Amino acid sequence: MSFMQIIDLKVHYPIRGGFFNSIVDWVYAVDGIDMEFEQGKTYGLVGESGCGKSTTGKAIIGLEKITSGKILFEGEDVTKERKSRTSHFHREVQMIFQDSHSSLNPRKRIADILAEPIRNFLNLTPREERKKIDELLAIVGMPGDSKEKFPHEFSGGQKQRINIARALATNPKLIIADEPVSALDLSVQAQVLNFMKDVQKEFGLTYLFISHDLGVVKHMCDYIFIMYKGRFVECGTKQDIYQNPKHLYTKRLLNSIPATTPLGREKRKWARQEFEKMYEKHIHKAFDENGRVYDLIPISDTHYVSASSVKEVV
Ligand SMILES: Nc1ncnc2c1ncn2[C@@H]1O[C@H](COP(=O)(O)OP(=O)(O)OP(=O)(O)O)[C@@H](O)[C@H]1O
Repeated sequence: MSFMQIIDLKVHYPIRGGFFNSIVDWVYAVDGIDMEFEQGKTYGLVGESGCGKSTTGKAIIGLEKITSGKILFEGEDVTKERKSRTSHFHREVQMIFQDSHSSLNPRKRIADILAEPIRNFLNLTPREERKKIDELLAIVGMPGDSKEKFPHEFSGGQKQRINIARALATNPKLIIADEPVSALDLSVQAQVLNFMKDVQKEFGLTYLFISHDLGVVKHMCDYIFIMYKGRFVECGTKQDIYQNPKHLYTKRLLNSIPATTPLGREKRKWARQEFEKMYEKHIHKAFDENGRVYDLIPISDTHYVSASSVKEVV
């Protein structure tokens, strides 16, 4: 049973220009996506830079204005309510970002950073609040004396743990994690990812894991949305996506995972050849009003993109 649904979400940004600074065009950053979330699962949102992943996360949490669409949480329409920092929705849905450093106020001690969501959402006495802060630090594996320190006294991995502690303070159902480890060293990435999995098990959390890295997503996610130019071109379980990808764009993304072993390099070569064959098979010819021919590739039952834009990224 899903506890949250995203229905036909669109975020279009106006591009202004000209003498009167009027709207000259639109960026269709998110252009009609649907999602459902079940408790305890990890959902991956993958695609290349600029495809609309961060905008999706920020729109869900209320940091971006949405153009149209609905967000339902436990059956209630929270599309308007989600913008209020103190709403029930905000208690239940938290977000962590790639840049662990700038999301922590450098002038505040860790105790004050963690106290903020507690004061916003939980009605605790000062003694209960101190206990809660100690518990949160213990959950994320940070020493108790961390609370007296400032963010700059910690490493990148530790700062991301503190961000996770802050997100956990309100006992949320869903955490949206936007590239949570991409700014960290590889060895630290693995520690933080495994730690996120442990926390998930302990609290029955759901994650929406935003990443451009299909290797990381494979490690973390049960269900994956592949995004291209503001739309989902393919969605499926981890097995569907990694063992039986259907869409050309998914194949191309999988193909771009770095091949570090000779066997990996062979597989990659094979995948590239398969991609070329699929590409030729799926091409559609279209003509414009001047009779010029365009090659188009289907990205869904009703939408096409120009073949040259896909070939560019192969
Ligand atoms: N405030 C804005 N005004 C206009 N265009 C924007 C704005 N914010 C984002 N965009 C555009 O919307 C598109 C989607 O951006 P978004 O940041 O969501 O992509 P992304 O997939 O998260 O990329 P990255 O992985 O590089 O962060 C991009 O073309 C971006 O330039």
